[in-house]
Amino acid sequence: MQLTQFSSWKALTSHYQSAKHLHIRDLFESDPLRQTRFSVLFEDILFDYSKNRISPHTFNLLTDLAKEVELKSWIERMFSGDKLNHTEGRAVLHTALRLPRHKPLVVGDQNISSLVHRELDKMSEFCYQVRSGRWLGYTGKPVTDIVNIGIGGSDLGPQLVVEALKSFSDKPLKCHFVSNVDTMHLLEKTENLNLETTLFIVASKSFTTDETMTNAESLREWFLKTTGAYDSLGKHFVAVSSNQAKAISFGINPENIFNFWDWVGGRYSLWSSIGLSIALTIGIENFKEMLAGAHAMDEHFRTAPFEKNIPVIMALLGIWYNNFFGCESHAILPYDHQLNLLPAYLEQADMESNGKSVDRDGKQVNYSTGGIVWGSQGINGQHAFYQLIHQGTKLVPADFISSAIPHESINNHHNLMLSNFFAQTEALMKGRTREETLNDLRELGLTDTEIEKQLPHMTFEGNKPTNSILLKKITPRSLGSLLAMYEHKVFTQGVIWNINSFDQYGVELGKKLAKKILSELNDTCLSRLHDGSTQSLMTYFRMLTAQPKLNS
Ligand SMILES: O=P(O)(O)OC[C@H]1O[C@](O)(CO)[C@@H](O)[C@@H]1O
Repeated sequence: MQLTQFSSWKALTSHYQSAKHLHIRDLFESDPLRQTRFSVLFEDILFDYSKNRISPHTFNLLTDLAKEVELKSWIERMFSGDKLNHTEGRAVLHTALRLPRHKPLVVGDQNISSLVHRELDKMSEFCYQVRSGRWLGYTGKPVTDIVNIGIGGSDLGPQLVVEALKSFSDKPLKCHFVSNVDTMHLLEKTENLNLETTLFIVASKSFTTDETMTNAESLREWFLKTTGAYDSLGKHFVAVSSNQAKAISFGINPENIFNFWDWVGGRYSLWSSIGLSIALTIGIENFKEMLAGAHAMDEHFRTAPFEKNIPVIMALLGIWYNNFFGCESHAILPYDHQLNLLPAYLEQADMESNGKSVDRDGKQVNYSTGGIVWGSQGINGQHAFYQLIHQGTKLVPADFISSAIPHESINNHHNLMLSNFFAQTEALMKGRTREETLNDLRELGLTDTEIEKQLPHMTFEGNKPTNSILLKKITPRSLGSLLAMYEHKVFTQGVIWNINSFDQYGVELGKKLAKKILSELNDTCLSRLHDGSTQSLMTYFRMLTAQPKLNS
């Protein structure tokens, strides 16, 4: 049955006709308990979703939908290792990466948990060697710099976490991330490195991704040419991959290949050995704390009733705006410099997962699926794109995220930041009525004619939905919980939309074509197999880059 045929979906469709006229301001006025009703405290993370365009009745209908699609059983199937990624024939078990050692998970005849902990132990020993200064480079010096070479899930998650938690590092190890194949990026990230003390991690699940392999090969060439240390490559290059054979043929010592499994999707892999750069930077104990925070969120997701289940609620609200209000996008607005990379990370987590237009049976869906996730630091956004959220014609639901206790704060900086977080969500919700605007303008001493002219420009409709997510502090544990919370939101939406959130065939076509075009760009004659635009771009490119003839 298509989603639109479910009785809860039909009930939501008809409820929307009246609910779209509700104003959140009125809902607050009529219900003094609204904030308590519509908020959940998980450990010390407050998730407040009271500033949304929902009544208690809307909320009930939304949770009915979760029940009707049998979300509970899908959650169980994911956690127990069913092959939910049916197009690739794989289980979806990133949650197993966060299991404590004492909790077994048997899938088939394998205890997944012991596999995970064996690899974690290997990471642990390696971290100890590097962080204690016992791991020595080709001239006998300890490591000072780590370079993670990876892209997509092999870059965004580790980079986000290293940035967010670097104040937890007790060692002067610096971590750099090379992802873009653009030479400028590579040079910028490597210009001040001392090769004697640099450790490169080639992070690629497949070990075939062009950008990563090209960067890794160039860095290996640079290393060997500069140092001549052909026998010491293994001291400076390690790998994280599920493709052992490819990593070995690159020249990595098999002992220094950190493994993970096909049941860990790239965009869900920061919890696996793909997180090696994280563990090296903040220490394995902090890395394990992050896993513990994610595991706590896993348990919450698995056991909390839908009415108190944060990822489920986030997902349902997203569906409400996406499928009923027709919202195209969702903004992620961290008020915390440490979470600078969260929007970029969630773009991949969400859009690569739920950007699908056929359902699990391969049928074209007749409803909207994954939305456009975007955002940046809220405080900067206020001076850039918030205008559109406040007064534009698009409805943009947003998540505001911050922590109460900063790692560093000079004078009143953090309170200023937080006051803006709170003020913006209030302003977006309340807006400014005609009467309020009139009063404000009168106070400015304007004439009646001037006031009439200004009124429509300065009146704010409000009624803009936001979720507020307030952490006590950004710690390995709370960050682990936060990221797992978003992963489960994405999963829940995928279940409701009846799509496979765990493959990504959409990115393959471009990759394949790029390979073909690259060989043509390197070749002397161009094929004529492309469309007119692509053909002319390639011709113009070749003209611009052609070497001038010696006699011209
Ligand atoms: O880790 P790999 O295999 O290099 O892949 C990197 C990224 O490329 C993708 O396959 C998409 O191109 C992502 O899903 C993945 O995170």
